[in-house]
Amino acid sequence: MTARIPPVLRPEHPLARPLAGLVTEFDLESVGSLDGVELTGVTLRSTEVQPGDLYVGIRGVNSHGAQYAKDAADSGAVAVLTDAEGVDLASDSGLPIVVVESPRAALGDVSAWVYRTGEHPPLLLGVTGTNGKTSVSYVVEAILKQLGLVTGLSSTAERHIGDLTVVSRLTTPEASEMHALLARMRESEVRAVAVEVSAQALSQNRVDGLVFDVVAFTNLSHDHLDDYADMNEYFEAKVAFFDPERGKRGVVSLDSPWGEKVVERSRIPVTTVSATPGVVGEWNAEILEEQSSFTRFRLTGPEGRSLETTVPLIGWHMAANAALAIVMLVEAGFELEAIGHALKDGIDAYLPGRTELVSGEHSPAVYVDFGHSPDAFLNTLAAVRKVTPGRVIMVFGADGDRDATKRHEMARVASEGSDILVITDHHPRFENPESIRATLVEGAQLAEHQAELHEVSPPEKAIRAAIALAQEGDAILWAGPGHQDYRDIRGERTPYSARQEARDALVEAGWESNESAGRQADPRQADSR
Ligand SMILES: CC(=O)N[C@H]1[C@@H](OP(=O)(O)OP(=O)(O)OC[C@H]2O[C@@H](n3ccc(=O)[nH]c3=O)[C@H](O)[C@@H]2O)O[C@H](CO)[C@@H](O)[C@@H]1O[C@H](C)C(=O)N[C@@H](C)C(=O)N[C@H](CCC(=O)O)C(=O)O
Ligand SMILES: Nc1ncnc2c1ncn2[C@@H]1O[C@H](COP(=O)(O)OP(=O)(O)OP(=O)(O)O)[C@@H](O)[C@H]1O
Repeated sequence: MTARIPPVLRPEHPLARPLAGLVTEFDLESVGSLDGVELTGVTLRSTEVQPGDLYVGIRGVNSHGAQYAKDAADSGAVAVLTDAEGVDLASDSGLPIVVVESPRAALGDVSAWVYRTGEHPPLLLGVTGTNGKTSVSYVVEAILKQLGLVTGLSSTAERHIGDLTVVSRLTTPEASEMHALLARMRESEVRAVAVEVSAQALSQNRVDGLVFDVVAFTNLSHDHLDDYADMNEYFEAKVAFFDPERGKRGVVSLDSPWGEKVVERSRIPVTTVSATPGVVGEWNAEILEEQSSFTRFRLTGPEGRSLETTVPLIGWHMAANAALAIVMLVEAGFELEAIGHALKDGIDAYLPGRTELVSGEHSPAVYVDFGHSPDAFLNTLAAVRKVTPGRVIMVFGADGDRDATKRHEMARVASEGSDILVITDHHPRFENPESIRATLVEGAQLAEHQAELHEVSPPEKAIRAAIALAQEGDAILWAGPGHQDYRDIRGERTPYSARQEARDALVEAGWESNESAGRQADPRQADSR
């Protein structure tokens, strides 16, 4: 069985706009008659065309999208937008063709025009950085809800439109999908939207056609060096977010050394926030209490204004994420006092698969996490250690066909921070899982502190091995799968939930009953229609 690819959310009642209007508005060249052609949507995937769509043919890594224009026409596309190279390729579609220099660069503005998302946009809050984007965007959304607004969210894990939840594909959707999502949100009277913005999104024009009210930066550390030549190139992709074309005001975390560089390079006004002792920002977060189900912190800003609240997650980094989220809302115009009042009983956020505790009261604690970089491991292991009286057992595997240069460091950090390390598989994709594990074992052996090392494949056996080794008071951190509901094995998305697997394993080992494991099940299920 293959897991379903989640849908793209579009407006349910799209308004038609004339193709001729688009051509005039953007002063574009075209081939073929534009008369009477009405557009109701935009897509760059022929497989997802809906009647009335403008099909955008871009040159991709594998092929030129224009070669699928005929398929798009057969599915109801009414026009094609492509580059000079695509004109010939798309000619067999029989559709009018609009020609631009770079269809990818045009996609944001064109989609904004078709979906009219520039007219009365919601409050837009965007966050980028290596780690913490999903967490910050969920916390922003949670606080906005606690302030009484109808909200939207676009994150790696899920997209939310008010109370509707669907699982995500990419972290940041393609621009056509982003504008369709915003148009759908408008139908639901969404007033404020939190958006997670990946480096790839900034490099690939996915947030074009949007000007965020507030943009934020969490941190930068080793990741994605398969897409970027080095850390500087990766940084350049991220810092492009701090530009007047993309955002009005910025909030920068100083928790990684890259934060100062963002401040130096920003072309918009920014404020800073720090949760690192000894690093002083305009806003500073101080951890007051760390428990297995929450972290309490105080945030102090200019003129000594402060608020104290809790975030229902472990670790200083989650307090740092929550502090950043609060400062984003202050920069968006909300009064700190009003936020403090709304958060007097704590931030009411549920983050699927982010150090999510999936065990009950009487078993070893089992956390399922989405961390897949050395820095994420470092922080999450430290957080688990702080709230664990016994031993820390770590289970993880590395992504196949993704940045292989981080594998040694991930395993080294994992060994340094745990007492028992179970190396297993994650998404092998087209790589040999055995050789990924061998690299991880090598990395673990480079650690100064050598955890007791086990290599167990596949992951369902690994989590059971970890649970068999665990005693009361111990904690297991299963890093990597997070919220995901599949494993990618040779390009096939096999249905798989690490959270469910861990709950089942706890029941089988006698630590939990079916009833108690059921109580721990995902409190808010995503609809993956
Ligand atoms: C490496 C990369 O970024 N690839 C993206 C790219 O694919 P591509 O260039 O290979 O496309 P292609 O296969 O050559 O096809 C060219 C065009 O023809 C279209 N096509 C192709 C075949 C067909 O039958 N019909 C059709 O219309 C394709 O939709 C595309 O528009 O264009 C596609 C369409 O827009 C994207 O979906 C795809 O993202 C892939 C799925 C991906 O995995 N991207 C990752 C790297 C990514 O973006 N990750 C970030 C960050 C995650 C994080 O922070 O950890 C994210 O934001 O998710
Ligand atoms: N501020 C932070 N600093 C360091 N590590 C963090 C921070 N916030 C979260 N993490 C770690 O990174 C993991 C992923 O968190 P989150 O999903 O919020 O980040 P992300 O930026 O969205 O990641 P991705 O881009 O892979 O989706 C967490 O589970 C935790 O291990």
